[in-house]
Amino acid sequence: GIRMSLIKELKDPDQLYSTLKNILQQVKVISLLLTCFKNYIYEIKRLIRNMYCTPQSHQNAWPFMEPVKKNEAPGYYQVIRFPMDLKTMSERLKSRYYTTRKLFMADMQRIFTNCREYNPPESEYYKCANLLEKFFYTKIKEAGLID
Ligand SMILES: COc1cccc2onc(N)c12
Repeated sequence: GIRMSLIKELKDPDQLYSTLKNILQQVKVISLLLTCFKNYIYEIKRLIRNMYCTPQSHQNAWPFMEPVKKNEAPGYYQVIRFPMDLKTMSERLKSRYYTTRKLFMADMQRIFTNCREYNPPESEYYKCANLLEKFFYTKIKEAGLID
């Protein structure tokens, strides 16, 4: 029926691979754009702060592109049991680890839930996670990979 035609069951491993590769690449682009925008806003705020010469706070980072570094997040690896990031996902994709869409979605979802677990709701990272998650599910639906 309509539902089955909506959910394109991707039987062919290569088709799944290229679909997932495409989605992961687009999520990475949005993640970078989000961070560029965040950095842009950060620079504007920094310039304003410097006008009032208050010291700037912490270094900005690409929140989801690479594993969280210990020095960026005190106690992160005590709190977060299963860290995940987009670079690790690219390595897993390349090694053909993602043989089903569920494996892929579980890792991507982990990035967002880890971020929301560790960071306060009003933090930049938390907000980025929500934005990126919305974008991700839009892409998954467009690809007919919905559950
Ligand atoms: C650079 O990313 C971070 C830096 C510091 C804390 C973090 O929580 N979740 C993150 N992605 C994160």
